[in-house]
Amino acid sequence: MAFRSRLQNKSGGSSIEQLEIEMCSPSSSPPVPVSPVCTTILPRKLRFASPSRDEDDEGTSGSDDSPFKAKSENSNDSAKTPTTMSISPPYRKVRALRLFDTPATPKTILEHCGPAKEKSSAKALNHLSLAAASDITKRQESLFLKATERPRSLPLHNRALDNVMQQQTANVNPFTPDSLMAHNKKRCRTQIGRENLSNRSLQMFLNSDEDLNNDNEQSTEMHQAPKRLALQDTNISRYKKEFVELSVIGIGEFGMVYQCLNRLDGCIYAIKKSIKPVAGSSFEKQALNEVWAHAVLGKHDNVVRYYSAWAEDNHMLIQNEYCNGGSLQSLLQKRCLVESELRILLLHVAEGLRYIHSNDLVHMDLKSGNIFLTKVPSVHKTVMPPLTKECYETGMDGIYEELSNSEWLITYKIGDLGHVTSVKEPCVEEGDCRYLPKEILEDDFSNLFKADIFALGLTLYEAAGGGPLPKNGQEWHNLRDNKVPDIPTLSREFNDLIKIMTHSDPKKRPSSTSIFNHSVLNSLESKSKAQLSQELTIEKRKNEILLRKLREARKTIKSYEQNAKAHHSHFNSPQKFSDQRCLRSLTRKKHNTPSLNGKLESLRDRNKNVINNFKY
Ligand SMILES: Nc1ncnc2c1ncn2[C@@H]1O[C@H](COP(=O)(O)OP(=O)(O)OP(=O)(O)O)[C@@H](O)[C@H]1O
Ligand SMILES: [Mg+2]
Repeated sequence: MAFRSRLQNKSGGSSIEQLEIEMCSPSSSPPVPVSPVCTTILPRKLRFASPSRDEDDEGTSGSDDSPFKAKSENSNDSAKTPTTMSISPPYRKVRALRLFDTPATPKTILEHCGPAKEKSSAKALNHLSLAAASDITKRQESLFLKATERPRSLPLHNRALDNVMQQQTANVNPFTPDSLMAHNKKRCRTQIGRENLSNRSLQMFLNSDEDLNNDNEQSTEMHQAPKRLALQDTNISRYKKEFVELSVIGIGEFGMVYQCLNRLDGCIYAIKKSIKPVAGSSFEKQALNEVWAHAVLGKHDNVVRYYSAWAEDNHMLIQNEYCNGGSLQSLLQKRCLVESELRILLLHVAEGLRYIHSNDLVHMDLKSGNIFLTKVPSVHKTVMPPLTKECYETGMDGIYEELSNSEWLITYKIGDLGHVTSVKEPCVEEGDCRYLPKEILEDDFSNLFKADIFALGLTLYEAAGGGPLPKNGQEWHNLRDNKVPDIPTLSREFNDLIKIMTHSDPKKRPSSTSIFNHSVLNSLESKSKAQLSQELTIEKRKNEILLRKLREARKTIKSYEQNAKAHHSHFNSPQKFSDQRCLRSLTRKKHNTPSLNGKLESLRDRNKNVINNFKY
């Protein structure tokens, strides 16, 4: 759509069809009175789309190469035979099309996108049918190849026709449920062929699919995925335009991660930029893989959320949710987790894994470096008044601090989806060997779900204090041969859970669903979310009441103290002694003074109790 919108911007909002008509008219045609829109476009057409200009650009004059000729042929592709078409090899057009910013290019593109094609392509897009768009591309491609003397295969980054149809081309994400279903159906179809259509129920299943009703060759082609859209084809400078870079928050094997502020929405994001240019390299597929996985999986609380991705200078950039707590690995460098924290970690990561696995996908690189934390202040913290001088004077700053610290809600999220693969068609890129089970290193991919469970087991072991994990050696083998040492600070049941999760036999390991039945998680899991949030609300209310009481008590103490001071100064004033009324009141006050002190004492005691209540 980039080219289209460029035209629309220049035209100040006129319709694309109008522009096409203007731009596609032969340069020799007399200038006609046109709207200001057309006048801005016509000079481009007259200057750059003339055959002479093409000649200059290409360094050849071959009339067969005339873009006008090609245009007239292509615009009537359904009516005319290809005999009058250019017989030049495709590379000329490839070059012409790749010069996206040269004035000749728009014309060339428009030639291939005549009104008829535009209409049909738009229709395809309106119906959100990638397959249809791909079909159009294919038909154009075959037409183009017919017109050439020697058809050549176009390399991935020099695909003139794909560029021509760039507006209508998009990658097919292999991880979406639709793609997985299509894959299944394809398999079913093949099986039916082999089984000689004997399975009636399967036939009925296929017949129920309207797309597969039409059993002709065309429909088969329609379902073939288009070629992968290369990163180079989507280079858009965007990082500097849309974001303010705040800091570098991490460096991994594959990418540098920056904390960035979006200029428009004012929110902070983590933008991961590939360290090396990936377009056209062997890492391109891996980079795209991460985007595909994020796009499908970024909608769960325990998976890092994905916002967008694009290519710039042949680098891949992925805009993700910024996790303000950093990675679990960086937390573990400071301290290990206690059992109550480990339970939360297990609960969250297992939830994330259950979600990933429910999509028939596996992470394949689960580790502390790829688990991120978000710390969100609960509602309470916002209600808490800021610490005043008084708080420090009265020694209550500690309590406030404690309360505010306990108000952070931590969520663990699975990130770095660069190794995600489908269990149905696994393409395993081995992750970090410290967390991989033996069977994966032996190329046994029959139980990929359980490889993630193994990695989670070792992550828990590391987080509990068993780390750093070995990369090789006897210790490495022990962790994979059912000899995981007990962590002394953990309960028996937690140690047992780690052992079963890291069992050498993948079948013995729990699944991301059955793990919730384990007693370690059972107590947490047996309570519904509603129940837990209700309990949380009750506890928050209790805290609120106690806080209010604490504040009231402080106020009362203060007012008594002020009264006491006033009385004291009154008592010491020599003037008052001369006054009879004063003497009378003094006698009364003298009587009251001990009881006032007593009251102050008892208030202090009560205050202490409130403070103790807070602590426990
Ligand atoms: N969403 C995020 N929020 C906060 N920090 C992040 C985020 N994503 C990544 N980081 C930081 O950047 C580091 C590297 O990120 P990431 O793991 O995605 O890169 P990588 O190159 O794929 O790493 P590797 O392949 O070595 O695991 C992380 O360890 C973390 O410190
Ligand atoms: Mg990582």
